[in-house]
Amino acid sequence: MENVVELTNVTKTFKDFSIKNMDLQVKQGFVTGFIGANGAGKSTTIKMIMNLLRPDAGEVKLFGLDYKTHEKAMKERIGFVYDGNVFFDGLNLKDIKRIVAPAYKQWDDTLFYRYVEQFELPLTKAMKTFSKGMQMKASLAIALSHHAELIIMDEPTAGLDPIFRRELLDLLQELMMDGDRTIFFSTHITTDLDRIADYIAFIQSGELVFNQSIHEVAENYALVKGGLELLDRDTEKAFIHIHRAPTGFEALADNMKAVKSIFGDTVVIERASLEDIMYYMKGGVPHV
Ligand SMILES: Nc1ncnc2c1ncn2[C@@H]1O[C@H](COP(=O)(O)OP(=O)(O)OP(=O)(O)O)[C@@H](O)[C@H]1O
Repeated sequence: MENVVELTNVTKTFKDFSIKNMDLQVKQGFVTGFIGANGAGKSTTIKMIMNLLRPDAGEVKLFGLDYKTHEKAMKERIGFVYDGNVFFDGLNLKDIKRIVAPAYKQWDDTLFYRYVEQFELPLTKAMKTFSKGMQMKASLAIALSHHAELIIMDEPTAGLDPIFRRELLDLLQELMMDGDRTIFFSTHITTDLDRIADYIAFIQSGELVFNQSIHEVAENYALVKGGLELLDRDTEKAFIHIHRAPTGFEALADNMKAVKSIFGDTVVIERASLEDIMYYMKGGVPHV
């Protein structure tokens, strides 16, 4: 299976934060959701994938190509959607289109106007007056109008109302019908991922905890509840995090089979949701 994005040993250090030796692969033809708490390093990673930020060390490759020698060809193949008003003050969508379109060999005016109509976007209104949702739609219309093979989105659903969020997810699903396309997007809203993601990449404190198919996550991760008497130095090793209360423990495990063989039916085992996983790992990546 081909990887469209390949980060190898990528390191980036800021004063109080660093991405450490990150290896990340994004598979072609699938939707990968990139999750992690506030400040985990999602935007920093995406900026490095987009060459908006240079890693201190390591390698970033897209479509097997390197930004040093193929930046223009690579950017042609990416549709990038980001949060916030990135459009120049006073310009309307028509002006923006006129500026952006010539940059792409595969720009498709018909497609652009179709999305403008579908998203009900005004063409001649200053974009600084657009609501957050409208700005996101405008950014998306532009990103989708040059037949990008790889769509990268930083928090596309943040701040959107539930109706447009759903419409956006439906649209992304529609885009995936076209076999080879790849979508990589960061989000806090883990329920978005149940609907469309094939893979989940989870980052915590600058480290990639896992990058697994949504089925693997569902099969492997479990919430386990039981009496405190079941915990000892050996059995505790089955868990990533344990929360103890006077009435018993609740713990997160990443190997449901192992838990079943250790504890049998003395504990209650439930599938862990992505939110459970993020919650229990919030203290950092445990190294057990
Ligand atoms: N240019 C910078 N200089 C210094 N620190 C930075 C810079 N950019 C990001 N950081 C720090 O890196 C950490 C990770 O930030 P990043 O924006 O990548 O997180 P995130 O996972 O996208 O968070 P959120 O979900 O809140 O958007 C934060 O602690 C942030 O303050």
